[in-house]
Amino acid sequence: MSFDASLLQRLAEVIESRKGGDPGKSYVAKLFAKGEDAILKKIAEEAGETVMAAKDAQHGAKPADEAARLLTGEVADLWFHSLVLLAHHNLGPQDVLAELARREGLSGIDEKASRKAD
Ligand SMILES: N=c1c2ncn([C@@H]3O[C@H](COP(=O)(O)OP(=O)(O)OP(=O)(O)O)[C@@H](O)[C@H]3O)c2ncn1[C@@H]1O[C@H](COP(=O)(O)O)[C@@H](O)[C@H]1O
Repeated sequence: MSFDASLLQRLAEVIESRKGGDPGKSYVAKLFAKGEDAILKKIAEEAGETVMAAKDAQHGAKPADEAARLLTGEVADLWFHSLVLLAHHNLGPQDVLAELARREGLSGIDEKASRKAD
């Protein structure tokens, strides 16, 4: 299945444009106005909700398609709030994608072993 990676860039641009915006009109502007601790609180909350949604899926607490939809929604919340955090630090999805590209093909087992050899 293909997906539109440029959506992440477009979303990052919208998030960036909300800096200094009206907190009454924009959720992102409201988060920026509240400050970094509010952004971090949302990330912790969404990470916790992601774990709970995955546990529900694992235990068959809900029909499989419903559990998959809920888990997808929680991860979307987590990605979205992570983009807000990156923007707060003047970073964006291109920075994370560059780091993932740097790691592409490098086994996690080999990477860990190379750190132990230092
Ligand atoms: N992708 C999102 C997105 N995902 C989640 N959310 C919001 O994130 C909030 C947090 O979700 P919760 O489930 O914790 O709900 P909540 O209890 O209402 O949250 P809080 O009271 O804690 O703020 C909700 O208000 C969601 O609407 C988002 N808000 C905005 N976007 C994107 O950001 C763009 C800019 O949004 P605005 O700045 O609001 O114009 C939008 O066009 C969208 O593309």
